[in-house]
Amino acid sequence: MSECICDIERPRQASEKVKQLMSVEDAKSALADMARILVGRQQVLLAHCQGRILARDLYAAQTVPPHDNSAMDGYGLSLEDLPENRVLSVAQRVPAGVFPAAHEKRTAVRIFTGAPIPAGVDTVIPQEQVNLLADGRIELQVVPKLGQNIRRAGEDIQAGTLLLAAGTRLEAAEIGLLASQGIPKVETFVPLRVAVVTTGDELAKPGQPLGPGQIYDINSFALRGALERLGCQVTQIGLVADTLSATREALAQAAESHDLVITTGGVSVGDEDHVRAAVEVLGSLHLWGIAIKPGKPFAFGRIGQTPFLGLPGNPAAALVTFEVLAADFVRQLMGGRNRQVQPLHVPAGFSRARTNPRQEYLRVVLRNGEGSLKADLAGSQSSGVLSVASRADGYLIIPPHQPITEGLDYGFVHRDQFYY
Ligand SMILES: Nc1nc2c(c(=O)[nH]1)N[C@H]1C(S)=C(S)[C@@H](COP(=O)(O)OP(=O)(O)OC[C@H]3O[C@@H](n4cnc5c(N)ncnc54)[C@H](O)[C@@H]3O)O[C@H]1N2
Ligand code: MOO
Repeated sequence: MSECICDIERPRQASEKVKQLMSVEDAKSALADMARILVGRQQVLLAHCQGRILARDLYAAQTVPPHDNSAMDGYGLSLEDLPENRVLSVAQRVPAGVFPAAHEKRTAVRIFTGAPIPAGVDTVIPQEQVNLLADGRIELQVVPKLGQNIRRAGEDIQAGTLLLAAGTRLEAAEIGLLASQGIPKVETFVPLRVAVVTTGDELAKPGQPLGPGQIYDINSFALRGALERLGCQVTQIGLVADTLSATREALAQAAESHDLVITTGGVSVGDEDHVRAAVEVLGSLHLWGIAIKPGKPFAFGRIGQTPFLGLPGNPAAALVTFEVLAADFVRQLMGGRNRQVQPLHVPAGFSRARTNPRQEYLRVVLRNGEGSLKADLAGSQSSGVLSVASRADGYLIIPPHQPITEGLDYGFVHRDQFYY
């Protein structure tokens, strides 16, 4: 569980090795080049479409709001008819959900939030700015501004315009937009079936006692959470023994019944690491070894025709590589967009002279410092330490060979950016 510090202790040897590693940007483009939609389409009820990806462009059939309506509970009037003394009689009452009669000149209309504006009314005054007189008339405390508190027809959505584009992930606001159109169902992509295959003789399942030298399987659960957040349907397969035959068998089976196979562990250079060898026998390995810290042994290929992603075993490395490299790829396989997550401008809150030949994704917390946000280290950056990743707000992205100077902006990505 120690941090991968080999390139710090032996810089010359490490940088020779790093030359063979692919840059994070090249790895992202290689994955994007391979990405194809692998799933079918299906109609889903609005009540069940949270997290689904829209399968076709949707144009608005309805104008929203369909009519001018009041933004306040109050009184509607025609401003040019307002007498000097600002006193008006109230001619009609218009609650939401009725069609009002035309407005009578030199009167007011009692009106409520959301109610249609009667023809001839051009201004609404909130009831708090009105005195109710004993004879039932109203007296305006102030002269309102022309047009105030009227929400115009179509100010939200114009019929015929693009409501949502294919590839959009449906969440609260998007589902609300669909509902505004009165649509009961929507065409979405079928969730991607993902097998998460966990290798490692040292791993135990939750609910079982730990044997000597064992630890609990973290990654298949953490990755299940991440994949489900992206809208995938996940099967956990494992725990697979650290042998070539067991690994081959598990991968072959997983690839047959899933759209994507993701492994964790067993992808590095040790005698007990069989994932790469198994993939080479069953299909092809397209890339292995990325200049990313943590997560150097990330691998990508195919098992038969099924895409395969190999994530490192160290839990923080598995999570970082999933988010930075895999999430966009996974989203594209199920019809979503390549979001190409853009870093935000948040200066570092600390300095560090030490550099690294790999691009680092430092787990950081945001702090409000001197009027602007700063990013501080969340704790140990060991790729085995997950508690720090859990506490972190996101990653500070340090390019290869760069020292860190407090106050400089290297780029910060919030963890949520990978999932929307
Ligand atoms: N000689 C070298 N050794 C290592 C290198 C290297 O370049 N040369 N790279 C190191 C780096 S960096 C990483 S990252 C790890 C990745 O190794 P693997 O992907 O093969 O993963 P394992 O060796 O199987 O496990 C590493 C670590 O993670 C724990 N682990 C594995 N699976 C899980 C799980 N599902 N839940 C919780 N923890 C898990 C495992 O017990 C190990 O501690 O390799 C370095 N070694
Ligand atoms: O321990 Mo490693 O740093 O995840 O590539």
